[in-house]
Amino acid sequence: MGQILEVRGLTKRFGGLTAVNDVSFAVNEKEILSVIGPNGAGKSTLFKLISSFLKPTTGEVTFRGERISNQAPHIAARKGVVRTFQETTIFRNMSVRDNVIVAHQLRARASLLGFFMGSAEARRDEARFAESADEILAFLGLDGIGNELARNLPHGHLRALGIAIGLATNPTVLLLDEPFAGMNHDETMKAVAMVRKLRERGLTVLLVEHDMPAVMKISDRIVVLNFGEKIAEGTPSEIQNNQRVIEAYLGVEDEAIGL
Ligand SMILES: Nc1ncnc2c1ncn2[C@@H]1O[C@H](COP(=O)(O)OP(=O)(O)OP(=O)(O)O)[C@@H](O)[C@H]1O
Repeated sequence: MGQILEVRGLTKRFGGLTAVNDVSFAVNEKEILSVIGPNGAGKSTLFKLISSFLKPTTGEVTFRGERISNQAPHIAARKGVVRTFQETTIFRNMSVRDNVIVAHQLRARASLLGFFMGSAEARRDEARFAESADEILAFLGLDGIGNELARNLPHGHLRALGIAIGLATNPTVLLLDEPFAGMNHDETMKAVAMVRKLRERGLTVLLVEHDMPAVMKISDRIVVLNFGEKIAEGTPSEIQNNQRVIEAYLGVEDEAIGL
């Protein structure tokens, strides 16, 4: 398994505050890598840097050896590095299926205007997109709810729809921002299985997550941030036994590392 993504000496300052401080690590192809750390450790900022939603103060991110940092976010997305947001844009009055069809527009040849005006090319695109949307929904086990309005979905299904929308852009690396947040045990187990399937589909998955049992279950490797710095990197069992990690989490009861 070769390296697909590399984070090199990444630093982000907001005025006097250093949110991410000289962080480096590599992600291997088809790996599931989690970024963890106490509140305010810099995880979201790191994700925004990797997906180019923020420009680094110093350092760089490369995808297959090409720099994707310091460029517009759609450049990273077009290359295949796609972040699903906690608050991914979901059209609440549209069906699940239509949401996934519209999400394909990011890689559409016809313009969005053409899509709504019904140009010939847009109609061809629409047929392809509908087919792809159905495939994605079936893959994620969501085909039974394709016709539901997004606004009627329970929390777990809304999250899953966020992942379906991410898949519609045909990513190579998918960044999931707290995919298990607010889920009960059953929903989390379903979502864990879903993330594993993403890897079987050939994707590389990076996730930021607070749910430690889920992180330990799902990750090939874990990167730990504390006060913006990388304090550890390793397999789940290495991380659970790492003294610096244990100390960083001491006294943070609701984020217990699960020892
Ligand atoms: N746009 C910004 N402007 C100023 N400070 C910011 C900005 N974004 C983040 N920060 C600060 O950077 C630090 C890291 O924040 P970040 O959100 O990356 O941490 P986090 O690990 O994701 O936290 P949480 O687990 O609570 O979501 C925090 O001190 C935060 O207040």
